[in-house]
Amino acid sequence: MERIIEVSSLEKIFGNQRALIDVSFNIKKGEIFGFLGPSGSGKTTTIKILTGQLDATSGSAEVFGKPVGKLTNELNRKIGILSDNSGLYARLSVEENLKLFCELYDEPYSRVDEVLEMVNLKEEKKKLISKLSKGMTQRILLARAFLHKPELLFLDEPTSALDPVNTKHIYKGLERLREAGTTIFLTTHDMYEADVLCDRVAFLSEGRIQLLDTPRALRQKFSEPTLTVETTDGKMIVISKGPDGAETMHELMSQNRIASVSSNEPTLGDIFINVTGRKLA
Ligand SMILES: Nc1ncnc2c1ncn2[C@@H]1O[C@H](COP(=O)(O)OP(=O)(O)OP(=O)(O)O)[C@@H](O)[C@H]1O
Repeated sequence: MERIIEVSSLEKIFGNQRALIDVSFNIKKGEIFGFLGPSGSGKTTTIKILTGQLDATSGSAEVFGKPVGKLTNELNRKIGILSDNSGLYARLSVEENLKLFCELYDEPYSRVDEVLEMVNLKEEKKKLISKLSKGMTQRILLARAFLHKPELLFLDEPTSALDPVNTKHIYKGLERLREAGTTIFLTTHDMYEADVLCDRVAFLSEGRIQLLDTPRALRQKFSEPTLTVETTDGKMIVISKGPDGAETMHELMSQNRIASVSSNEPTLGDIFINVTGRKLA
């Protein structure tokens, strides 16, 4: 499958601090790739290098098969970026701001309503940017990032300022972009978000990738070889998945004593702490 991003032995040093150390990964067309790590682990630095805003100290980073920094205008147009530096005109309305971007990217004005629907902000179309809440501004920035239907979208913590309802809207919007074949590079602290959205995730800690795989493979790899059974009299029994456990299960079932069974599968958050010894947030 076509590789959209290819990163090899990337290193970034700021003064005497190594922000990225030997970072390597690739992202295939149509993937949602999650870059997960606590504050200061190097997520934004990676996005900045991949979008040509920052030079790497060493290593290589290619986007659409070309070294970053050497992308043609045509390739740059295929990229959308959501980051925390706003660039919206505060004294213009939501609609006026997005229309300016339609003009810049040669998209019809009808695209404004389409993207506002995706971020659940159609009602706010006439509001001035200066009157929007932080979460609304975040959603407008997201709408702007995919207004020109980019093939590759960089999202730096897209839901960090959002409530659960609007977070869900964004997830739906991102699913639609995935269905349309958009490749998405997403950074987050939120393990649930990574689990529901991402095809593969990389765990970043102190500038290094510690693990990289599908959420499912990671959960399986770190899952306990046990089940927990709650009995009808309220006891919790931990049972091995082997032949001994089968015997215990058979006994409990024949006595009709099982109230519930749960697999002791870790969350991505548990795995992250296990591997890095650090919490995410
Ligand atoms: N321009 C800079 N000059 C010096 N150090 C920097 C610069 N930008 C980032 N750093 C340092 O590099 C490390 C990685 O920072 P980065 O912003 O990539 O982390 P992050 O994972 O995106 O964190 P957050 O989740 O808080 O945004 C941090 O220790 C940070 O202090």
